[in-house]
Amino acid sequence: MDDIRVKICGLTRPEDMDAVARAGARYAGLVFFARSPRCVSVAEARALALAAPVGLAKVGLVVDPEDALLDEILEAVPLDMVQLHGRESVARVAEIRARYGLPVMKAVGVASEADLPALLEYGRVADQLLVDAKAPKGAALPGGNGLAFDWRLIAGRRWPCPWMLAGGLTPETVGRAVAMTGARQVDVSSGVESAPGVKDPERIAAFVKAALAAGAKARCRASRQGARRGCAGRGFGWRCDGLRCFTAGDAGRQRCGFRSVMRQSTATRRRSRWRRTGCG
Ligand SMILES: O=C(O)c1ccccc1N[C@@H]1O[C@H](COP(=O)(O)O)[C@@H](O)[C@H]1O
Repeated sequence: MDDIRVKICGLTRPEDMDAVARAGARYAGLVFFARSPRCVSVAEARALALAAPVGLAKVGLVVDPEDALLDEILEAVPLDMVQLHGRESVARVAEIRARYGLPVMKAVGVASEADLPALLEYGRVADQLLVDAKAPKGAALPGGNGLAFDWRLIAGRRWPCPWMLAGGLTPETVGRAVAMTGARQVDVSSGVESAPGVKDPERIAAFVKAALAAGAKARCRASRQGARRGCAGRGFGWRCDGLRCFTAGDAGRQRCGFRSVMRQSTATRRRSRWRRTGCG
């Protein structure tokens, strides 16, 4: 199981990119949506993307984009992923993915059980899902509203592709959100700002630190469960070879197979190793 991956969305200034890289986030989001206080022009986005260090994936957030807008953005800005945050249909998601050859993350708003089937449908065509709070009726923005949803709705659920948890996360709440949902990736925008559209480097650092700590705790808990079983194990959405744990979404679309069952003596040795590391 890898470290938890953090996406900080809505960067507007070069110092934001520095703060995100310094904190150890894995994704930096650039918003191309005129109504957003975090909107950047194509030229600004290009400068920001070129300043990103290797290993920090640049994600372009668009809302119901026409091809012309995507053409303009992708010709100028070296993005690693496109985030679709509007009402794009399943077919449109597949079309954009095929046309541009970039990984596509589809945001799906969740407010109740009724919203969950869409995650399965989009999960069959997208490279990643962004499980976000559904924007209230009449909201100016389809996301980035600082609103959380009831995390119990998705506790223990898994979809056909890797996914990211979003919606109203903050440095103070991300640990609980990870523990409750089992998310291995988290995304935040307004929760790390000092004012709408103004990122706060200290909150960014605090958010990444809290997310990584929660991820490490979850990893230890899962590994201990596997070791306690005395053999390699597998549950809904996870498997453990007694040493490391994997969720179904890890390593891109790779599906983890069930490894051979360990002999009891090996399991016992590994159990004591977990105790020695004192994790959890
Ligand atoms: O951030 C925005 O301005 C935005 C605009 C339009 C669509 C989505 C937007 N943001 C995305 O929403 C999630 C959740 O935001 P928040 O943490 O609740 O403020 C954010 O991570 C962005 O991916």
